[in-house]
Amino acid sequence: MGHSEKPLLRALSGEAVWPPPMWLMRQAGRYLPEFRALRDRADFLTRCMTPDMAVEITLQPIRRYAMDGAILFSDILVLPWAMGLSLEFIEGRGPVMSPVRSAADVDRLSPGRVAEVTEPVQEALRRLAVELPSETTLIGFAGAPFTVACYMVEGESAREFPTTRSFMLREPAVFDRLMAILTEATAEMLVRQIAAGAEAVMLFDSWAGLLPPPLFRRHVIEPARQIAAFIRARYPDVPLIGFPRLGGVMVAEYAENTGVDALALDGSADLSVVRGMLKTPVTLQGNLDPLILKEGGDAMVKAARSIRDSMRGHPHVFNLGHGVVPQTDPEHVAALVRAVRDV
Ligand SMILES: Cc1c2[nH]c(c1CCC(=O)O)Cc1[nH]c(c(CCC(=O)O)c1C)Cc1[nH]c(c(CCC(=O)O)c1C)Cc1[nH]c(c(C)c1CCC(=O)O)C2
Repeated sequence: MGHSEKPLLRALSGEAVWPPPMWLMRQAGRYLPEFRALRDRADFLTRCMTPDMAVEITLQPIRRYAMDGAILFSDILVLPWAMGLSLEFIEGRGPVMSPVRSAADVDRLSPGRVAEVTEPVQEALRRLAVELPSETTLIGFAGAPFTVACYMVEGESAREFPTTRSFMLREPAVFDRLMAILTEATAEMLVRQIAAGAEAVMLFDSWAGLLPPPLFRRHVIEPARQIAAFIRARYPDVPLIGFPRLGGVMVAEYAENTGVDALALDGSADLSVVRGMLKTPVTLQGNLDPLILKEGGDAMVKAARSIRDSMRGHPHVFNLGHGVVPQTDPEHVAALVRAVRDV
């Protein structure tokens, strides 16, 4: 299939495709028995940095469900790790990093090493570009600077990231410097992923919703605008999906002012309402609640169809509002795929 005929790429370039193309955040993950089997063989970072494993894990949900998009198996924290921060994924606790909390800590980062250290990621993309079915779109991604900074300053997962937000308010110059380093490194990393074969890229700003409007503009919209411009200057035809999670009414400003091609929405957003708020049309991606998928059944089919049907005639990519939860029955995902594709 030619590049421009892939359903997901058509939808991301603004076409209303029916039924909508679909893929799921965290579609490769612990809910799949074939993923858990590989998981016992190596730690998380090893799986990300070994092309054979990253390719295999990326392909697992494609084989099972023929999703329209294959998102590279990796993690948003590979970038700060590649800059020299220690990173460990601890069962039950999530990622743990050596925290960045001073100008000296920021100066110690090595953005110059990222290209070389992440070479296995590019290798995995090059292999996937060859191995994927011709109708499947290969998706690269990165964490947005604010969300990555949250993990770097906090040093671990948190619900409210209190240390990060205090640091941002108390040491704005140091925080800005960290954000500038991350913005540049993220843009360059996404361009490398595209050069290696990614046909669309997504920017995950999972914690965007923590910021009040002036800081949302400064630390969410502005970096995304710079990253989008950097990519567009080099690859004008590669779509960028922005995900300012829990951004509330600010998502309209995000869509208008960043230049992203598609806006991914979390489960709290009503797609029709957001569509009505937008002056420049962008493709909307989302947004079934992952817990509705976990429970499955008729209620899930109804909720998925309601989202799908509300976007009929408009550019839409069906997805969840956040990642598949590990307790999800793989059969529920199969039922979701049928619900979205049966017309
Ligand atoms: C905040 C964030 C992270 N990582 C990511 C985000 C943004 C999206 C979101 O908000 O969820 C993004 C991410 N993480 C992963 C992918 C791969 C592609 C995919 O299938 O979506 C993607 C796109 C794999 C992963 N990243 C992680 C796993 C689980 C590790 C394992 O089970 O071995 C996977 C499959 C680990 C991870 N990585 C991260 C956390 C907080 C955790 C621990 C929590 C958890 O386990 O779900 C950071």
